[in-house]
Amino acid sequence: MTRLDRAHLGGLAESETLRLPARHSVDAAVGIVHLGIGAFHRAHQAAYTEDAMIATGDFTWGICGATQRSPRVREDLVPQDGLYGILVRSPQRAQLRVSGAVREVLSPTDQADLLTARLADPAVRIVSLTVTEKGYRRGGDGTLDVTHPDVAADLADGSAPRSAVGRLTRGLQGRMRGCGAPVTVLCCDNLPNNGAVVRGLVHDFCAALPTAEGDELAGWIGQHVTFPTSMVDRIVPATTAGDIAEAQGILGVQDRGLVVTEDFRQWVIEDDFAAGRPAWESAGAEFTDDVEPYEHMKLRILNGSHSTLAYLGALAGYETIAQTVADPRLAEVARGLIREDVIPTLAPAGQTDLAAYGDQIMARYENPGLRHRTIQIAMDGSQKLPQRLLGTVRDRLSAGARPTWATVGVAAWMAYVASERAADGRELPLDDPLADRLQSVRGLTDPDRIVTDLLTVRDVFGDDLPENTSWRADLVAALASVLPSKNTVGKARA
Ligand SMILES: NC(=O)c1ccc[n+]([C@@H]2O[C@H](COP(=O)([O-])OP(=O)(O)OC[C@H]3O[C@@H](n4cnc5c(N)ncnc54)[C@H](O)[C@@H]3O)[C@@H](O)[C@H]2O)c1
Ligand SMILES: O=P(O)(O)OC[C@@H](O)[C@@H](O)[C@H](O)[C@H](O)CO
Repeated sequence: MTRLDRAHLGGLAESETLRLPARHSVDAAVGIVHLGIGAFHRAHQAAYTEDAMIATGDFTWGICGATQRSPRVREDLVPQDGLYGILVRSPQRAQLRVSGAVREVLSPTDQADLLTARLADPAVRIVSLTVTEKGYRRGGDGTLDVTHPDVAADLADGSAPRSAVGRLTRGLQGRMRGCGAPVTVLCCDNLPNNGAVVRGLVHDFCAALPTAEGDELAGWIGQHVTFPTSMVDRIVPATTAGDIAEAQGILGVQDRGLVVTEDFRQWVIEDDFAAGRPAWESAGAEFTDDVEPYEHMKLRILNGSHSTLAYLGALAGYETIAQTVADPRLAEVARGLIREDVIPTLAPAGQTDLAAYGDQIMARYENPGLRHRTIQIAMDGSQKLPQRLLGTVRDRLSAGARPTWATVGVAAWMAYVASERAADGRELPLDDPLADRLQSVRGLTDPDRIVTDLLTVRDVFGDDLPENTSWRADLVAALASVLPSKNTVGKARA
């Protein structure tokens, strides 16, 4: 099968449905290393970066993407000279844009030296990350889990790091010993205060090194590395074979690096860069001194409702979020959560009209072209619940309110964890780093027992929520209403 590559670009013509990369972006010099080159980075930061390079004519911000666990993205993109399509599906139409921003792809499991060299290259001025919530290897208290085998191995031997924080920190160490030039670490994962979180984890790594080595590295990082926080938003479901076939119809060649997304995108970034940055504002990114209100807004309104819909939808047998919000009872849960529980907890985020922002998100979910699978979003719930739903629960309880809808969201996660099958009999996979711990409730149908057991997972619920007896009672009642065996909310398709 003929693949997309530079040789084929010349034979393609731009049209209403096809946009090609600017001549210069495919020759851009590498200025950014990205750890975790998954679908989201390719559809979001890489697109902003290419637009900024084109707008300013500064083609020194090409991207070197590093895979993390599997070499698949390298195998997909290297034969394509780093080119890949971004298939933007709005409710009205689909448009394919071929991106040239990714100039190099490394697979650090077998190219550790090349990644180390890139991270030490003075031309590289930004190291960005999207390694998923669990990829940071945080323990229950939020600090680096230095007992995790990958982290422990990276602390013992820096030559071929295996963990994301190990790769980053050992890379900074190589830079300190080499060019010594300043650099910015930019986290683009869905974590609150993500810049400070990554800075803290890097410092935890340094603190676990032998004292002299760790102190020297931490001191250098303190002076030469910044960790701005950023809020990122663009819905990017996993690409399917059907998507690749559709893009092939437009391109005439196969694109195994294809990503699919919506036309909405947002990026709010703290302007704290140690060694310059692309003019991302020319591509629509917003810079601000205080990203936190935007992060809370996005994580609680979008991600909180997304996870709630994912669990309720999967339990009811819906495959996608678009199908889930087409069920008026489930859409009402998401709307209630946004309006009645989340918005009262939020501080103003610039000029954003929070109610309109929530309505816009509900409209984005309805986009039938996105086909975002409920079980993809349901994955790793133990890592997502605290920032997506439990912050809302805590803030409402502190205000003396009853977080009815957010409690349904938490109950929906519990029902998903406990249920081996959806209402229509389809299997519900439990894909979670705490799966071994969560297994104990698998197959249970008694809401009280499930709540009792899952509330003991302190990494998720802390010490405060399990002690709150009235919230616990509401949670048991909510769980009784969403369990597939007993449900009233999730029974929409029965
Ligand atoms: N997809 C979206 O809609 C979206 C939107 C906003 C933000 N994000 C953020 O981007 C992240 C990645 O999303 P994606 O769509 O690119 O997913 P993806 O599955 O396409 O890519 C995930 C990346 O994370 C790496 N990774 C996974 N587990 C890891 C681990 N344990 N240690 C180190 N690396 C690990 C993978 O190797 C891969 O490079 C999300 O978790 C989220 O924080 C995604
Ligand atoms: O990518 P995850 O697994 O962290 O979360 C799944 C979705 O909720 C998330 O990716 C949203 O699509 C995204 O945050 C929208 O900007």
